[in-house]
Amino acid sequence: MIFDSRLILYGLLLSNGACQLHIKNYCPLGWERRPSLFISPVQCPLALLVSLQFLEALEESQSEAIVSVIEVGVPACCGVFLVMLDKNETQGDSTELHELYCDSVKDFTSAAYSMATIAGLTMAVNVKEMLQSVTGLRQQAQCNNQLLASRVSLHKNSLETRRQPVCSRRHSVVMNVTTTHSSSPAVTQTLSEQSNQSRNPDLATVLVSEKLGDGGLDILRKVSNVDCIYNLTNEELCAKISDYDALIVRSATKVTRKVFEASKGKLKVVGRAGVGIDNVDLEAATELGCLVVNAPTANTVAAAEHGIALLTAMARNVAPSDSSMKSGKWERNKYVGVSLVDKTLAVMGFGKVGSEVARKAKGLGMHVISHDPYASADRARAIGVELVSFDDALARADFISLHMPLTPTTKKVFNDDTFRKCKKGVRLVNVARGAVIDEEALLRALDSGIVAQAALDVFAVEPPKGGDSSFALVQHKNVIATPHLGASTVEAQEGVALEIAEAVAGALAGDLAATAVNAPMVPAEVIAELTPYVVLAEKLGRLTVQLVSGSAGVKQVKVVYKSSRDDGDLDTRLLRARISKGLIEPVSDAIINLVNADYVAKQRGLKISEEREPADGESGVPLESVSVTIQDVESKFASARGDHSRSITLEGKVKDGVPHLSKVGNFSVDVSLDGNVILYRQVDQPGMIGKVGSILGEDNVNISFMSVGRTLRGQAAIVAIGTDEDVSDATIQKLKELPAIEELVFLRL
Ligand SMILES: NC(=O)C1=CN([C@@H]2O[C@H](COP(=O)(O)OP(=O)(O)OC[C@H]3O[C@@H](n4cnc5c(N)ncnc54)[C@H](O)[C@@H]3O)[C@@H](O)[C@H]2O)C=CC1
Ligand SMILES: O=C(O)C(=O)COP(=O)(O)O
Repeated sequence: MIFDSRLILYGLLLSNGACQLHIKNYCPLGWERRPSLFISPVQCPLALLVSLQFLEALEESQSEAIVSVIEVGVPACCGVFLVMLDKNETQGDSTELHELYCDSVKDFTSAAYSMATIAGLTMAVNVKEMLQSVTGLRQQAQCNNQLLASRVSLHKNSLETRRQPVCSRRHSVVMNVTTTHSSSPAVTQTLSEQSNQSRNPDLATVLVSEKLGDGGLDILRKVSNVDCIYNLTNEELCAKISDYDALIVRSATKVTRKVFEASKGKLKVVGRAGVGIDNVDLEAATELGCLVVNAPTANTVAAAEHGIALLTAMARNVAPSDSSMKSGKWERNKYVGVSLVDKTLAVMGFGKVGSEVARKAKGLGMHVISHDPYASADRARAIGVELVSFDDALARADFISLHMPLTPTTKKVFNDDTFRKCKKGVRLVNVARGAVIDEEALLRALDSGIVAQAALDVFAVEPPKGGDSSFALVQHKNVIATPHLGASTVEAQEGVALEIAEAVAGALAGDLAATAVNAPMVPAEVIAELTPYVVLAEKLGRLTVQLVSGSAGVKQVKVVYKSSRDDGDLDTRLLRARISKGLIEPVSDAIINLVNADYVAKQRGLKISEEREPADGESGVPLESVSVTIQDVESKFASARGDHSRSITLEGKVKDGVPHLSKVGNFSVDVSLDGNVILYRQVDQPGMIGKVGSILGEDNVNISFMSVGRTLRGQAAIVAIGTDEDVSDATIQKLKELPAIEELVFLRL
């Protein structure tokens, strides 16, 4: 073996199976993969010995050239290890080297997975930690790869690792590898019940209903109690869901309205570990205030690669000729294929997957056109793709590849009519969603020869059942089929798991997820800046609605934001949502959040209009004051009337980060909003404060704040008193009976 240049070696040893070593080393032409070494089972003990000696030799060399040695031992079953050497850091480009290390970690992981499968084990390798170990070390070489550099910040120990002797280093980077025997539903059930017993009651609970990569589970386990329970029927899911704050699904779990209703408000977030959210009832989620997040980017490449795999396999009859050979035949004439080069491919849906497929198809020499009503012409031009109308795409395509989401508009968009507009003998690939095709129509088109071949990864009914159109398609001689494998690569599933786990963990911690599907996305810095104001907004809503009397109902609310900021610099969605929450929650059993605030307000016929009032000068704060006016209602506290007799107005401000009530009707007050509030109007005369204070004292009520606002000396004054405790009805009555008090209300926050 050559040790005088950079070398990456990774391998897997099985005590009862083969041993495979992969080596890559740097040569003048760049990085080169050397032939893998296979060591037969009988030689395995020897291989183990050799490898261990190899590791020992590395340790003894104490060479700073060794980037890292990652060794994983699984008792009595198998061992996997990854060794990376870097003898000459000046050779080659550090970004390229960095990428190569990461590729090696990924290759190593797939090797480990496949070997583990041979040994009948399910193996979880913490790829993220490995990548971090590698990326952390690479940072020293001032790697400028943005993506990987950003991951470095997650890793705390790798730089220390390098300074330690290799011997201890080797142990300090031992990976978390766990083995479990392939889990039947019963096994998972038992595991989950065990985990239920050791739940931390202070943490949120997360139900993972389909297989999720271990990196994602690790993230979730740090912040929540995680139960992995697979293959639940919809009834079983409904029966369990009220125990969970979050649910993580892939495409098989149907998160229906029944599921949301059965959660009885407990479910706060649904994480879709993938792109398509057609299996989640978004309308029900929004109505019931449940956030839905997805993982929109991590499986793009996998889905595009699968699209290309199906395209080429279909054109060259790979699947049927393989079956034919397996049945002992040799049918060269039967499986003559068609060429791709110079053919026209119509990519329907030019989003992330579609544009990746287009890029790859151009590499195969195809002429690519695309139809997507929302795609940017510039982006298409940059890839060399012509954007065309739907009919034009159908008329010109030799191959059609589907990449649009399933929505009410795209459902069965490929039907008898559309197939009639296609060139006879067109070939169709679908890695989007089965239901964008009318499957009965496709069967007819295949039988008539309009569609020569179809390659399908997705079906209207998954898995297809005997008797349905999906099943008939799978059986058709001109169809090749895969069981929804588009996103199913080791790499994509690890990526998706990390992406969704971070989004769900963030949402559970109260962050607004960047990948929210049914809520406005508000940047983190905006949320941080507005936090005290959203608290104020909710409290103002809560107080104002308690002043309404009569049964007319609250229908019209006007909110005025006084701010020196331009319209574009003040995002009021959070504030409006919290005002709705404050207005609606005290008078109903609804639970309101950013997801459903506008929806619930609309359902209840509550119209919130927003106005801006310029504030003087450049105060630097986003808002000087917020006022909430309920219009067209009677008030139980006449002094809170605004400019119109049938309206109630309260205004608030944030002072030193704390929400304050600053105006009641036209009276200025100043009371911190951190407890309950007594508001009363009195004749402006001496001695009143003492009387009110002693009545509250008799009831053990502590006054936290007090403020008197009057229009003119000697005229009526409004007093606002903040109280830590609830105040009994009897005490309120005693206060009302004081002769100088003209009206009084007690408001709970
Ligand atoms: N088979 C599998 O395992 C996988 C399937 N998918 C499917 O692929 C779909 C696309 O994924 P991405 O590219 O990541 O989503 P994306 O949102 O980036 O792209 C979808 C594109 O479709 C376009 N579109 C919407 N309506 C259209 C219409 N009527 N006609 C033509 N184009 C239309 C949109 O403008 C958008 O550009 C997903 O919705 C999902 O259903 C995605 C990943 C894996
Ligand atoms: O991400 C998508 O839209 C997919 O279709 C992938 O589905 P899966 O997560 O593999 O069930």
